[in-house]
Amino acid sequence: MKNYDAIIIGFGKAGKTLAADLANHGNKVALIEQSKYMYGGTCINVGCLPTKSLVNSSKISQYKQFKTFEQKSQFYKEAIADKNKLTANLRTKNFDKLNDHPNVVIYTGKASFVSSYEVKVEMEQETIHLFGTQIFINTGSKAIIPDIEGIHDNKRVYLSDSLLDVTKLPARLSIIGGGYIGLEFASIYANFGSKVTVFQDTANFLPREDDELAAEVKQVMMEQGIVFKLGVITTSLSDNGTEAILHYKDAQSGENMQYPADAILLATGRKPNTEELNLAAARIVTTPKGAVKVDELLRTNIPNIWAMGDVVGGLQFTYVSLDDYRIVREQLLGNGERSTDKRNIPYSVFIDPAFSRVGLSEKEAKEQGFDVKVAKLSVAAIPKAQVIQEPKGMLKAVIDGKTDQILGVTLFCPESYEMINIVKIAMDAGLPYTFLKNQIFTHPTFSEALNDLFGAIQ
Ligand SMILES: Cc1cc2nc3c(=O)[nH]c(=O)nc-3n(C[C@H](O)[C@H](O)[C@H](O)COP(=O)(O)OP(=O)(O)OC[C@H]3O[C@@H](n4cnc5c(N)ncnc54)[C@H](O)[C@@H]3O)c2cc1C
Ligand SMILES: NC(=O)c1ccc[n+]([C@@H]2O[C@H](COP(=O)([O-])OP(=O)(O)OC[C@H]3O[C@@H](n4cnc5c(N)ncnc54)[C@H](O)[C@@H]3O)[C@@H](O)[C@H]2O)c1
Repeated sequence: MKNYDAIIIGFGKAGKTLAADLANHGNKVALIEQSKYMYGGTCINVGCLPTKSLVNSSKISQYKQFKTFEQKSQFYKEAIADKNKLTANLRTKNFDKLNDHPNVVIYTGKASFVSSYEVKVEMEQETIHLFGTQIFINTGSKAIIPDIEGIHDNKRVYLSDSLLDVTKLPARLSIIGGGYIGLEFASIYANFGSKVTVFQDTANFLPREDDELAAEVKQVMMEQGIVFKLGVITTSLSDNGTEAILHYKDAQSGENMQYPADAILLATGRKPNTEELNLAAARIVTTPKGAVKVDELLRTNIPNIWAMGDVVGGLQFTYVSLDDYRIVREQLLGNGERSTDKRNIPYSVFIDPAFSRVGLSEKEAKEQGFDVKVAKLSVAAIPKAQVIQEPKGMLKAVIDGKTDQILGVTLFCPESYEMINIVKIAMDAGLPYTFLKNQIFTHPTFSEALNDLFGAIQ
């Protein structure tokens, strides 16, 4: 059996960053990744970066104003090739960076626990056992497959990763699930030229978001040509040889209907990747949803084992996984003061325009008893929006009426994914909203709209 100071299971954001750091500090590190197509993890291979490459290409496709579906389809095919080139480069870079490190050994195989210090790795040619003084779980998450008749073995049904490999643009794409993945793919494929329909189980659109902003997003996406079927239950999926058929029922009226498509994307959420880890062998406790249970320092119930990233069942973002690495790193190599307590986590959904939020919505702030002041700004009022001819969307800020602190901001406008980080920093620094209201920003930019948004607070 081979001995290591640290075994890291999963080549995700936290795992690879920790592997390099521990190795740089003289530790012998084993990094285990189950697939040679996943070096670097979800983000660079099948998540954030490939999808954002397609967000960019689909926008270019729009600008090109192709006349025929064949032209759109050809452009899409090239975009998929560009995306594949990008991910292949990133994968190689990620692999080489750690593989070239004298203190790191990468094992390509499926890991599972034998005990709290021993891990089995099932590789292509052999199965080996590793001993680790410390073990870190970073196995990410995987798509939830809903229990719908006909969902398995249907060649026109895809998950987000398998759809990213399809080189033929589907003329009609149906998406089950109107969350982050559902909406990003809807926007991407609509911009490429597919006829997109989203089937969402809840009657509310974006139920976790501010009602006004959710309505604005829906309106803009509908103007993009996307059809929404809300409050519907998908009862079964079938394939008549030339197309897929989605059979669904209106939850309220009970009326049964069917809808044809060339491809169906399942985007109904993701769950922690723990099923194959044999956590019981190490006596690691999980949550009722199957996540590895951790405390605010990301420690499991077993003293030498930590877990980071999607596998702990929190918010599923690459930058959360990165911050999880920082928390663990601080315990091992720093002063141990960093924790998951009071993390203020912003997010962006890369639809067109992007939707970004940090902090509380108006409804949440009121529910928490704040005496709120609210300001809104139409994107059409922003000079830069007129310059680039993209005047759709809305900005909204929620302020604590007693202290002038920013409680939350939602931005639905181009470049909101950059602006939201400015607001997050102001919030973390405890700055009053007047700081952004009176801040000098360059012109013409979307950031300067923060002057006007906060200036509208009465
Ligand atoms: C389509 C899509 C788009 C997304 N877009 C964004 C975005 O724009 N911005 C953002 O911040 N987040 C985005 N996310 C979420 C983000 O990708 C994840 O939150 C993040 O990648 C999780 O990283 P992680 O460190 O937890 O693990 P991962 O990067 O998921 O890595 C886990 C690794 O563990 C491996 N593994 C699993 N089980 C085993 C085992 N038993 N043995 C060995 N290896 C194993 C897996 O193969 C995988 O490579 C997106 C996700 C998806 C699916
Ligand atoms: N830009 C980003 O940061 C980004 C982009 C994509 C994904 N992600 C991450 O990936 C995670 C997973 O994304 P996701 O969209 O799969 O999950 P999600 O939880 O965001 O959305 C799933 C949606 O599917 C709906 N749903 C569930 N079962 C259904 C059914 N049977 N029929 C119809 N609708 C159903 C849910 O009501 C929900 O709206 C996100 O939570 C996010 O953290 C992030």
